[in-house]
Amino acid sequence: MSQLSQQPCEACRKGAPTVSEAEIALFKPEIPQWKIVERDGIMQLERAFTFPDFKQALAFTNRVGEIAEAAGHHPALLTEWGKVTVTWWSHKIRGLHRNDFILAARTDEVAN
Ligand SMILES: C[C@H](O)[C@H](O)[C@H]1CNC2=NC(N)=NC(=O)C2=N1
Repeated sequence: MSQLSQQPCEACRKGAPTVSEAEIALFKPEIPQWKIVERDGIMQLERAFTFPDFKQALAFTNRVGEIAEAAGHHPALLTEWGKVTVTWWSHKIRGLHRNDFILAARTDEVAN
């Protein structure tokens, strides 16, 4: 399979299936620093990134915003001094879609 981050995001539509266990087993090794959490019954991908200060945390936040806008798929972002917590899930299907794994991989690429 070509690198996860290079995979195309598909338009996430209501009723689309959440990722299967087999897909999770395929995708998750490409984003090893991310954890799968469940909140209010919704499976989510989450990773905390650390930075030397708030300015660099905010710059990263904006880079993630750019990739989200480009994909039409958006994370939850908690930006603090020296830390940004990024959480991906698909609101329409109240769970994890292939897009969320793709965008987590793209998030790693902009965390220089
Ligand atoms: C209308 C708009 O394209 C949709 O609401 C998009 C926006 N970004 C989104 N982002 C995420 N994470 N899940 C969605 O279901 C979603 N839907």
